[in-house]
Amino acid sequence: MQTLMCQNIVRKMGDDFTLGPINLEIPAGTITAVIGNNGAGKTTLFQALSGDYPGEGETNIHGHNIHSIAGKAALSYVPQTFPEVLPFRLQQLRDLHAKHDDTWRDDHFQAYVRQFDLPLRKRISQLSVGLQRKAVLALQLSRDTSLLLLDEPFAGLDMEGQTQLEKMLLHKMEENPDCSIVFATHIADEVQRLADYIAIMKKGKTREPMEKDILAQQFKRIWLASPVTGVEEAPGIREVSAEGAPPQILTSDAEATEKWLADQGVHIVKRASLSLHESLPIMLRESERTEV
Ligand SMILES: Nc1ncnc2c1ncn2[C@@H]1O[C@H](COP(=O)(O)OP(=O)(O)OP(=O)(O)O)[C@@H](O)[C@H]1O
Repeated sequence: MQTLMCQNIVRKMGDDFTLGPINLEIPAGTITAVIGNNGAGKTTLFQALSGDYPGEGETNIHGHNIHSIAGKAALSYVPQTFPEVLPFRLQQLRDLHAKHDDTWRDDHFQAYVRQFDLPLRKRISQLSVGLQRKAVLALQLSRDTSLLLLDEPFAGLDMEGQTQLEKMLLHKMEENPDCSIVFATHIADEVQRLADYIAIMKKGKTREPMEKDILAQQFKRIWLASPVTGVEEAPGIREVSAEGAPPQILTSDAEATEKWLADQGVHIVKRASLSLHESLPIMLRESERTEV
């Protein structure tokens, strides 16, 4: 079952940037991290998926169009900025949801308020940037929805807040196994700890999300018994370091590289998977050079 399906989403932003066409499917019960360099279009994508305004293409959540009442009720969206809530107090926003929002879980809200230590009676605009984000997260996470769309939810949170949010998101997934989370981030640790899938954005486009664990298996550092002529041309090679012994290569397609090495009769001394700290920047550099 797919939680989110979008087809042919296109948004033209000024003269210089066009998002899409985006075709994306997010399976139920998964967490997807959207990564991309500054200006790649993550925020624009999230705005489009949230149904900010009617535009080209179609977005459905559990089969409901995002512009329908059922579609909107199925989505929790935490944008990067939220000017519309700033004039209000958290208590006022809670009261509005409690009265008009069928998805509202007040027990969850009270727990989030306690954990994040949120003041209920101050205007949101008078809170620090990190507390403002915590307040909006508390409101949106308290809604029992099918899809959480979170644009850089960890940005500006203190360390304890980051850990708390991670636990809250995982708890939400446990509570509702059909729920899905799509979040934008620049933090490799969060991708490592939370994501099942990774979607890379480049210049307004994204490919089908890739399974994190499969990606992790593809990126390897391999130590060779001796230098190999022409190894730079082997499939998947990203770096060759002949200095020091034994020589090392770095590949983004370990299976193809190892097959090539085997065909050449090259002996592999050792191999190690790359951490996402190492592999994500390579993926982003690559996607800067190649079309996504
Ligand atoms: N209102 C707007 N008018 C014109 N161009 C815009 C507008 N909003 C965004 N853009 C352009 O759209 C592009 C994508 O911006 P976006 O904020 O979606 O990127 P991002 O991947 O979220 O970046 P970051 O990682 O810095 O948050 C940028 O080139 C930006 O200048």
